[in-house]
Amino acid sequence: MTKNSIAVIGAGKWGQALHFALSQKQECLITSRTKKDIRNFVDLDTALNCEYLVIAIPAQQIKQWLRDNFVYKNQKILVASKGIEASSGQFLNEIYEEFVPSKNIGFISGPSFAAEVIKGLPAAIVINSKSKKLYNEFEPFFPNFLKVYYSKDVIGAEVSGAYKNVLAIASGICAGLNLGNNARASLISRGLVEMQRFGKHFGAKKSSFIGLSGAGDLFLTASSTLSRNYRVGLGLAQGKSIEEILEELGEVAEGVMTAEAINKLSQKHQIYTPIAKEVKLILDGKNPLDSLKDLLSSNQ
Ligand SMILES: NC(=O)c1ccc[n+]([C@@H]2O[C@H](COP(=O)([O-])OP(=O)(O)OC[C@H]3O[C@@H](n4cnc5c(N)ncnc54)[C@H](O)[C@@H]3O)[C@@H](O)[C@H]2O)c1
Ligand SMILES: O=P(O)(O)OC[C@H](O)CO
Repeated sequence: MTKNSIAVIGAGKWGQALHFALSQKQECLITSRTKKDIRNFVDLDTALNCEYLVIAIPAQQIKQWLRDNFVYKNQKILVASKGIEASSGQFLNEIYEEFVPSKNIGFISGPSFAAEVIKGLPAAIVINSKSKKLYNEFEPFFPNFLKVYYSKDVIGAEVSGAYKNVLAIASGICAGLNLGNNARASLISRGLVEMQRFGKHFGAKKSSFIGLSGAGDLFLTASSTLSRNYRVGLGLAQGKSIEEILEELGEVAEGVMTAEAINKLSQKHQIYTPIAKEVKLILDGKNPLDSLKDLLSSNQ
C-alpha cells in the first residue's frame, strides 16, 4: 500500500467533483469501470493500493462491487454514496462493515451538488465516522472551499442523505403539479419530521437532522432543479413513466430505489412514513395528484 496516497473510485458526477476538490492540495488518483480522459486516471489495482479511498458508486451497486473488486489492505474509506440498498434494506455502513473495520469507514454528508463543487464554489460538509482519528486524517485532504465538520452519528448521516432523496422526489412532484409554495414548504418540513422519526428508530441523533446532513441537504435537494431526484419528481408530475424519466436523466437518482428500501424497513419495523409511502405508490403508478391530495388533506 502506498502511504498518504488518495484515490476516488467511481468517475460519475460526484466522483469527478470530489476528485477535483481533493486534487487542490495534493495528487489525487481516480478510477472507474470505463476508462475516462481525466487527469491522474489509473486502473483499479493502482487505486486500491492507496491508503485513502473515496468511493462514489451508486448505493444499489456497492455490495456487488465490493464482492467482485475490493481487496482490504488496511485502507481508510470515505463513502460518498447516499442511499439504502433496496433488495436487503441494509444501510451502507452495514454493507461496508462486512469488508472493512468500522474504525476505517467514514461517510460524507451535507448539502453538496457536484455541479457546484467542481466549480470550486464554497460548501460545508460532514465526515461521519465512529473514529475521530479517521476524520483527522481525511480532513486535511479537502480544499479550503469546503468546510469539513465531524460527527460520529453515522446512521444519522446515512438516513438523512438517503431519505432526503425520496423527499426531493416528493417536492419535485408538488412543484410540478403547481400546488404552490405553501404546499411544498409543508411537505419538506413534514418530511424532515418523518426522516427524523425513521432515523430515531435506528439510533440516529436528533441533532443530525437539524444540521447540515439533514435539514441542510434536504433544503438544498428538495428545492433545486440541479437535483436529479427533484427532476424525477417533476417528470412524474408531468405523467412520464419512471423508466422514461431515468432514461432521459442518464444519471443515478438514488431516491427511486431508496423509496422502496424505506417502505420495506418501515413495514418491518412499524414506522409511520407517509411521504415515502406515497412516493413509492406514485413510482408504482398511483396518480401523483391523488397522492399529494391524500398527503396534504386533513383526513390523513
Ligand atoms: N451528483 C451529486 O451532486 C452527488 C452529491 C453527493 C452525493 N452523491 C451520491 O454519489 C453517488 C454517485 O452519484 P453520481 O452523481 O456520481 O452518479 P452518476 O450517475 O453521475 O455516476 C455513477 C457512477 O457510478 C459508476 N457505476 C455504476 N454502476 C457501477 C458498478 N456496478 N460498479 C462500479 N461503478 C459503477 C458509473 O460508472 C458512474 O461512474 C450516489 O449515491 C449519489 O447519491 C451525488
Ligand atoms: O442530484 P441529487 O438529487 O442526487 O442530489 C445530489 C446531492 O446529494 C446533494 O447534496
